[in-house]
Amino acid sequence: MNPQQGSSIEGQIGFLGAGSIVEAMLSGIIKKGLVSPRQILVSNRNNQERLDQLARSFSVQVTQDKHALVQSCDILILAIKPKDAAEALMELRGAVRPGQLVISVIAGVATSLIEEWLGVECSIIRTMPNTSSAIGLSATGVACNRFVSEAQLQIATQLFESIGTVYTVAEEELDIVTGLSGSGPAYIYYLVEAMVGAGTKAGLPRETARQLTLQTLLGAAHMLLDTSEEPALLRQKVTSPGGTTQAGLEVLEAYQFQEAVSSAILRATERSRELGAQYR
Ligand SMILES: NC(=O)C1=CN([C@@H]2O[C@H](COP(=O)(O)OP(=O)(O)OC[C@H]3O[C@@H](n4cnc5c(N)ncnc54)[C@H](O)[C@@H]3O)[C@@H](O)[C@H]2O)C=CC1
Ligand SMILES: O=C(O)[C@@H]1CCC=N1
Repeated sequence: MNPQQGSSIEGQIGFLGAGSIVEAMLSGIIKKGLVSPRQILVSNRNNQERLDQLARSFSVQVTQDKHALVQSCDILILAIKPKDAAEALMELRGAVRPGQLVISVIAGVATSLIEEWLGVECSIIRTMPNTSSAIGLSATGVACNRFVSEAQLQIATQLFESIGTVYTVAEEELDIVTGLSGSGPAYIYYLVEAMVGAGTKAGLPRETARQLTLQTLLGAAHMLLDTSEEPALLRQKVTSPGGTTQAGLEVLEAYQFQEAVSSAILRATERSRELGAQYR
């Protein structure tokens, strides 16, 4: 394994799980050329058709043999649902070697629990990317257990930097990262659905409403990033006294928009904690 910044990552990477987040990650990692498809082996519960589809799309290796996957890889990425984690990892009890690096993207499940299920003291980095990994724009939180070396953290950082930005946080904070940026794309898509729907209902052709909404979203994101101005200030600049924006914002306020968004993120954070406790 080569931890040098900017260089490619050496060694084999095994993905346990072949769902939507793995597809997003594969697409980002391979596009960036950080890892060659030949270095990647993917497994799932028992869906060969899905594995064949990933092999065709990304030229990665696939296998139904989970023990072979664990044996052959230097980095094992756990990408199964929280409800499947106990059974899947206990099946692999004793298979993980102490020198291997385990990276988990499983929501809510603590590194201490993963260690307990795998039955070995090993380096585990718990992470929370999001599906924008597919286009290199994930916001990923990472937290390490006590065995992770500086070099291993560097490798994981390099891996996730190839699909977006990376923030190292305390493990307890990962549930918040999950509620905020792990689930976050879905909140934005929900907003977009509502905006396009409203534009269409008001009389615009659907495609025009869609294009206007997406460009507005893109422009607002760039304004926030490029000007570094506070969102409240940028909002004020749009809002002419007695104008259209004020009228629109008053309706959002009447529906307690900010409270709704805040409660959603706090509930998702709580759900992440519940998932960790529920399936232990
Ligand atoms: N979808 C998302 O936006 C994100 C998901 N995550 C986390 O990633 C994990 C996977 O999520 P998705 O990809 O959305 O789920 P998914 O349902 O699309 O995929 C789950 C995969 O796990 C496999 N699996 C189940 N049991 C298995 C076993 N015993 N051995 C091997 N593979 C097994 C399934 O066959 C499937 O390929 C979850 O823990 C989720 O919390 C993390 C960040 C974002
Ligand atoms: O909904 C979920 O549980 C996963 C974790 C963050 C995004 N998707």
